Amino acid sequence: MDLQLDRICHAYGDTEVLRDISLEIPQGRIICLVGPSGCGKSTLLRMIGGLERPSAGRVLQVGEPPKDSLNPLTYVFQDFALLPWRSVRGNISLVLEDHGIKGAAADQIIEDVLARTKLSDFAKALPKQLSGGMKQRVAIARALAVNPSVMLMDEPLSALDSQTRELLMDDLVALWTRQPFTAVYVTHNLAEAVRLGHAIVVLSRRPGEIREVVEIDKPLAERGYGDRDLEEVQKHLWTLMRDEARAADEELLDV
Ligand SMILES: Nc1ncnc2c1ncn2[C@@H]1O[C@H](COP(=O)(O)OP(=O)(O)OP(=O)(O)O)[C@@H](O)[C@H]1O
Repeated sequence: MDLQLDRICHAYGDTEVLRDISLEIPQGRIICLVGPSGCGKSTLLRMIGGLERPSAGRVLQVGEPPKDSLNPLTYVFQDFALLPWRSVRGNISLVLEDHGIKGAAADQIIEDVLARTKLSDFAKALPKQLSGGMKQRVAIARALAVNPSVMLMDEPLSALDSQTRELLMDDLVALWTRQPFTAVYVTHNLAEAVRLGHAIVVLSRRPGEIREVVEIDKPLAERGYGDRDLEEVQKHLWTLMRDEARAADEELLDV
């Protein structure tokens, strides 16, 4: 299933947040959203996920979600959102229980997503026993368990230290390479965007408008830490964003 954003505009009261956003989100691609603080990235993600309705414009689903998809649009949050009293397995089984999937059918899905996220040995652990990076892997496993058409990822790595972020980026690339998934990935971190994005959508400061969509052809598996080509793209992104980021920053200080 592809998604199409068709001229989305949004305002909260008198505050115009998003202006005329049209975008294609093709199946099997990771689309990163970057832009200055407060430009409307998370708002746009909520519109895509159907949690909020835009003031104008539409989010179109083109084609069918996978037949066994329990939740076509599934979020992965920055703060992991795990239940502390449930084990890794229990956190994943919860979303299946919500859909009445139990027993052998649930076990099969859980084993699969634990293996895909390299968590098989940690099924019985409680969240408090896990590092931040491991917790986020559990959250990703839980999202994969519902076989989403599109994962909506709101700064999923930003609560993690830089080394853990690197490791998780490698994990996400390996996960995508084995079995491509579709994601809209909001981040402040341009290094993350160039490492994971097939396309990077640069928004202006509020009201967020698309300034440029930067496509990166290099396969994800060939992108590494310190890659020269990616550094060039990152520089270009920063050039696009620098003045707007400064203006947005100063605007926030005035509030
Ligand atoms: N429910 C709401 N009611 C009123 N204003 C809101 C609401 N949600 C967001 N806003 C405002 O809309 C603007 C965009 O917010 P949003 O969180 O989407 O931006 P963002 O680009 O994700 O920001 P950041 O990069 O800082 O996370 C901000 O000015 C915010 O204060």
